[in-house]
Amino acid sequence: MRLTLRRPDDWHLHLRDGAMLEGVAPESARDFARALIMPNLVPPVVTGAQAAAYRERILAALPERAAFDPQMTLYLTEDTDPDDVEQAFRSGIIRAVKLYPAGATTNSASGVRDFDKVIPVLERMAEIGLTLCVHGEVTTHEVDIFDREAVFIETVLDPLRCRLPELRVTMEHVTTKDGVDYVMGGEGIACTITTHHLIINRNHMLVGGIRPHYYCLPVAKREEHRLALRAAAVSGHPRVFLGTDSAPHSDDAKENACGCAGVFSATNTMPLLAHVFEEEGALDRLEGFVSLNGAAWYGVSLNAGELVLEKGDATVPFPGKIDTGAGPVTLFDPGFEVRWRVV
Ligand SMILES: NC(=O)N[C@@H](CC(=O)O)C(=O)O
Ligand SMILES: [Zn+2]
Ligand SMILES: [Zn+2]
Repeated sequence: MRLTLRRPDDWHLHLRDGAMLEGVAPESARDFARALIMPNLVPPVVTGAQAAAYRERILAALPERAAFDPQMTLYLTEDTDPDDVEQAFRSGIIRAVKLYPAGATTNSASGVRDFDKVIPVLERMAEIGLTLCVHGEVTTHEVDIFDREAVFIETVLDPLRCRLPELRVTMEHVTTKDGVDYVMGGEGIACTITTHHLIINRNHMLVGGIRPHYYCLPVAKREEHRLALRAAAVSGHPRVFLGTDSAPHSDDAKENACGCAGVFSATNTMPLLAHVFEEEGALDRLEGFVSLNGAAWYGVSLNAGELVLEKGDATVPFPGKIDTGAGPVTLFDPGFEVRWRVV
């Protein structure tokens, strides 16, 4: 069986920097035409000039003749200057601004503690039509980690959107039924869904031993949530699309008494999505999810090239890890045999 799609986009990707960037950038460039590049480097990408310089480092890390167009983001801090943001947007350097609640996830220490402090930037963004991408989890100690997304929607996101109804928001890597319901029932808001959250629930991570390579944030939830994400992904809803959140960490940082959050899925995402959409009887909706909906939301043209997926009789072998100058990185293991491959 063959499936021909417009070349897809990954609307949420971590490429890191230095030796890790060199190791992982070709993995995304192989299948994807564009990706929205997350700014949570250490130190983070906070100014337009830094985003432009980071983009050059990404381009330099790509294989020759790779056609891959990194869409840059800025990391929102309490000191972000609205004029710098506007200029970066108007000059085409950035596609979005990313909000990390301080302490919510990997490299989020410079994120936002007091939301009132970023209102002037958000007002400017609403005015000029620049999208805010959100890591949607509260960081309050009292709130259980499995509830942090739902509580964020109720106590932070919804009030913020009532205050700034014109602000375009992308809820990144939604992991709950609450998240997809909120997005699909609203206006002016979109969401990305990762590959791994369509495949694993919290049991995969915790039953029979703790599996650090399934640990990511927001953490995988109950099965009912995974099913709601699947239903949303295959629904054809125009404001629901792929953001892999492929987030490489070296194995020694993952297999650690305090392991880092992040799943690396750039290499095998497209075959896995074909598998999932086939299981859901929705192969005809895959192109919308990976190639059309995100481009429409961000107002960019559709990619010109094609990606061909083929399903054979034999199991397709994927590497267990990829080697990078920053150490080996374990590839997401879906836990089932895959027969789809990119031709
Ligand atoms: N998703 C993750 O678990 N980790 C991401 C950060 C993020 O997207 O929250 C990372 O940068 O490693
Ligand atoms: Zn995140
Ligand atoms: Zn991420």
